[in-house]
Amino acid sequence: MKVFIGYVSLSGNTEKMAISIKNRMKAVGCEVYMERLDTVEVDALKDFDLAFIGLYTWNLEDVPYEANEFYEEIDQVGFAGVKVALFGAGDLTHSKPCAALDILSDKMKRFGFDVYDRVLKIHHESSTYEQLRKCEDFAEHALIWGSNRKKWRFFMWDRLLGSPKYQKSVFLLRRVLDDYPIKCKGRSKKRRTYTRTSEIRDF
Ligand SMILES: Cc1cc2nc3c(=O)[nH]c(=O)nc-3n(C[C@H](O)[C@H](O)[C@H](O)COP(=O)(O)O)c2cc1C
Repeated sequence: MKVFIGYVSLSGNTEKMAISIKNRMKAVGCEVYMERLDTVEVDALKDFDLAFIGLYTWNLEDVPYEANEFYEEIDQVGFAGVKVALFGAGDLTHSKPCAALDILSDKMKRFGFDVYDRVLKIHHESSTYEQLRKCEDFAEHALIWGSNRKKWRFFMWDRLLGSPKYQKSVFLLRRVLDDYPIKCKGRSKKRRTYTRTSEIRDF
């Protein structure tokens, strides 16, 4: 399963959420690519089985300025079936908490993206155990949704990957079964080439 995580964060809360999601996705054997959203072209999301997009909110009416270009690029057709899950930090006491996520979600849905109906909004600080657990839980459920995997199958892989004895073979077997290429192929020259996060090779 090839997962992309794109995010923007000013004071680091959304970034911590992104890292927590990344760690969880890697722990269950996904191939994970993480980038700041200001360097990402929307079209690149088509190369992934599931994309997590994270935004902070500083303005009720707008997405963060670093995500402007990404947001503006959502103006083409052909995103049908591209699966996206949204998360971000904000002020949950606000009249419209984490409004940027709702704005992005609306536009993505209009242009055919398949947006996970659960959006993860965390109140400011995202480094407590409980908050990080929420991120991991969200990531797991989004993955089950995105991969159309049965829950029991997901947990079976998870248990096996948790066992040092089987970790490497289960990881490789899953790659073969899922038939995912090790490297990102067929990208145009114009686009960035995504490198795998280094930890993924740590076997
Ligand atoms: C000037 C300012 C304006 C903000 N406006 C909003 C807002 O409109 N809605 C909201 O939910 N949170 C708002 N917040 C709270 C931030 O979204 C929150 O601090 C969040 O954790 C920032 O995420 P980051 O650490 O990833 O940058 C605002 C914070 C500041 C400092």
